[in-house]
Amino acid sequence: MGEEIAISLKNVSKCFKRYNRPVDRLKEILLPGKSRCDEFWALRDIELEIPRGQTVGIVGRNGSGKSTLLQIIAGTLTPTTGEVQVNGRVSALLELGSGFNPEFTGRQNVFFNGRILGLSQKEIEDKFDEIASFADIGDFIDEPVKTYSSGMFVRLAFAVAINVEPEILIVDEALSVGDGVFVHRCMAKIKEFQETNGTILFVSHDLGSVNRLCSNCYWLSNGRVVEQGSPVDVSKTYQAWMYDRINDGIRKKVNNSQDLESHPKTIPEIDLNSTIQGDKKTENIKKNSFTGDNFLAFANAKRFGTGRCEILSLEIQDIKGQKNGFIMPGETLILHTKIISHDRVEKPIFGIMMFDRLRVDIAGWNTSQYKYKLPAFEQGQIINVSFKIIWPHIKNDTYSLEPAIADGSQDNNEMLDWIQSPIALKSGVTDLTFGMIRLTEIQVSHTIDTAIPQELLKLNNIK
Ligand SMILES: Nc1ncnc2c1ncn2[C@@H]1O[C@H](COP(=O)(O)OP(=O)(O)OP(=O)(O)O)[C@@H](O)[C@H]1O
Repeated sequence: MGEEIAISLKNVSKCFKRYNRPVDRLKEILLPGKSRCDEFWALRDIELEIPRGQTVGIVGRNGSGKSTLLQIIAGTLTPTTGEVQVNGRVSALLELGSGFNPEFTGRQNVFFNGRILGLSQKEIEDKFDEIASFADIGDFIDEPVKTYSSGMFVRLAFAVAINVEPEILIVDEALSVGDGVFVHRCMAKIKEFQETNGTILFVSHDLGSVNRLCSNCYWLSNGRVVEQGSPVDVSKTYQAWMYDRINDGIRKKVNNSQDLESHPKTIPEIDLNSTIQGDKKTENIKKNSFTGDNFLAFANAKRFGTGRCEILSLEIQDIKGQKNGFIMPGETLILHTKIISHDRVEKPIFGIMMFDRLRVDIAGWNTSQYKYKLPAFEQGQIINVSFKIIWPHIKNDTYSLEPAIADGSQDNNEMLDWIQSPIALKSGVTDLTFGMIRLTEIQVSHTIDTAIPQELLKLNNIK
């Protein structure tokens, strides 16, 4: 394996034995020869190569095999088949508690873990204060860890993991139990680690964090890698897939009461050239899952939903009605959308999500959220929905706007059509902006104390 490759997995699979009753396990030991278990393949044929210095995200639903994969890389599980090579000291923040002995105190566990990770007693002693101060759990450091809350546990576990000079850091979902302040401190540490060319494997259900942190991303489903690539691309496909799963559930429910296929598939004649921005002249024509026909517009864009409605256009106009792809903070923006309904839609909700270039969601707004009740759509109708917004004082960059139409309530809805990144908007800048947004309404004041308390004077040696 080349020096620059930190982790390499070739054809790795993991099979767990599952026993229906605990006694079956015992019988199998006592009476060898007959298998009394079911085999369950948690991982299948995993090929993975991570160059040193990369931060790689792993996404996937519960039970898709993420933790099994991380444990194999961390060396706490052995694969059933395949080859694993890890080049560098691994420090893993896996699921809560792993690696800690519950009967030991926090202090004892720091030493215990440090030794396991290859540090000498002296090295751990030198680092102990830093670890304890990062964990910030006060006197609990000398209590058995079985008395810790999950938050305290993860504080100590992360403090150890990041301070033992790892070359490869594995972070599982565990961080999510930390409080906001702690998670921010962890993220700052992770960034520092990235700057020192550390390699990170990061598992999270939060696609925004994966996009922000990672340079590459793997999506696991049923123990297999189903997609690998830039986090932005993988998260788009993953999001579409998740909605498809939700919609599948809805379809099944609907199918119990009526047959979707029997719905009429009339698509009225419309003039697509007047306002439509979607490119319909494409070789790569996609089918609408509801009508089975070609999408009328945006055929090139990734989209998902049941297809009972289709978004035909999204047009950005300035206050003078001019089409515009550039906007200055504070300017008024009108977003016109045209939707065609292929079916009756009882409770339509239309909304737009705004993402930055890393596909971190910046803002989202929809009709239901702002108490705007759209009437039920009838089959064959063309519906125009417009939002008029004031563009925020946000750092100058390019933002994508993604329109979506759903049927139902805010919490429980069927996604009918969501188009990913059909339109990008360049935002200019009016003044200095630190961070993501610039505050517009701000008042500054100050006073000067003339009488300074004696204690303060003494403390600061002021005569
Ligand atoms: N020791 C085990 N014995 C039997 N089955 C196991 C064992 N460990 C994990 N599994 C099974 O393997 C599959 C993958 O589990 P894993 O914990 O890796 O998934 P995951 O993607 O990390 O899930 P989550 O997001 O819920 O943490 C699951 O179906 C799980 O039930």
